[in-house]
Amino acid sequence: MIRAENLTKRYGDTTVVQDLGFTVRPGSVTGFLGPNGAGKSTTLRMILGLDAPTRGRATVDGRPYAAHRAPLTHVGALLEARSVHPGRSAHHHLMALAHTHGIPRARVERVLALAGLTHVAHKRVKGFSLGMGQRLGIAAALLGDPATVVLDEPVNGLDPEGVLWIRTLLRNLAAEGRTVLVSSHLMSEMALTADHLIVIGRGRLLADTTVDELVRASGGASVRVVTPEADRLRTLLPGARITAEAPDTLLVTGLEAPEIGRAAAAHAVPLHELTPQAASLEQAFMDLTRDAVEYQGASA
Ligand SMILES: Nc1ncnc2c1ncn2[C@@H]1O[C@H](COP(=O)(O)OP(=O)(O)OP(=O)(O)O)[C@@H](O)[C@H]1O
Repeated sequence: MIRAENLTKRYGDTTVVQDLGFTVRPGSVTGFLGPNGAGKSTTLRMILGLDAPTRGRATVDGRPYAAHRAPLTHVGALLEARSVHPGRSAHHHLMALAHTHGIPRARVERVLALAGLTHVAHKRVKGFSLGMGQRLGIAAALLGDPATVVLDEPVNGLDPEGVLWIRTLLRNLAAEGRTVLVSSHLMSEMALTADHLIVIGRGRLLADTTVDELVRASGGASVRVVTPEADRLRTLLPGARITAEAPDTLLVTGLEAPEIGRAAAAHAVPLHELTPQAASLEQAFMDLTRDAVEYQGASA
């Protein structure tokens, strides 16, 4: 479990992280979301003992990261800046890490396989693509078989197959009972990966919630309906919020697609399209962080 209490970081006169308080629990994937510059990386660095908080504290399983005797076996981390000697192979890099942290050699083969790097394990890292480098970073994070995994923007630079791989991996890690905290500035990606969301903007906590709750709080998901009898369909959906995108196209909020479909079928209203709108979640995120983003733009 990761806990932040009144976590605050100042650089000179600028407060980058302010009084953050949250708990990241085991057994689920927690998405750490915020627009660029919100303070995500700074917060993760404080959790990992790489930056000292100005005030407050961050603990992993009740202790600051640095107080763990063998941190790599407690917490695995992938940060944006990677430092792998380019002349080394993936195998060599992981072996060196395992050796200096008292981790059994068998784990090296295991994490290479897990990251899909077995076939390139003996190639020099300098020939690696961005995606392969990212996979190596994740292999290193998992080397100590840690109960807590912290990943900063792990899907950055990955192709669709890599993105899918990360998504599945994170879910599996959580299903094994681990604590998984993953940062992103992409709501759409987090919606597919995370169960829980911690959203920050300008260093402050904006939401500590689930994906479902966030959608509900923002007025609910909407459904796009195309029908040649739009006016008649409107009268069949009492209680829903309906806006017209075009004479034959309605955006319905407050009802699920099956309910709309049933109402239309019961009154023989033909439907040409009935599509739940994933974009509403993106909208919820933008509504939540709008002030934070505007501030960033203005200050820039
Ligand atoms: N060492 C530092 N000295 C001064 N300011 C810093 C330092 N590190 C970060 N900042 C500032 O703190 C703010 C938050 O940065 P941080 O990297 O934590 O944000 P982020 O949410 O991870 O952003 P991104 O999504 O762009 O990576 C930024 O305005 C950044 O310029």
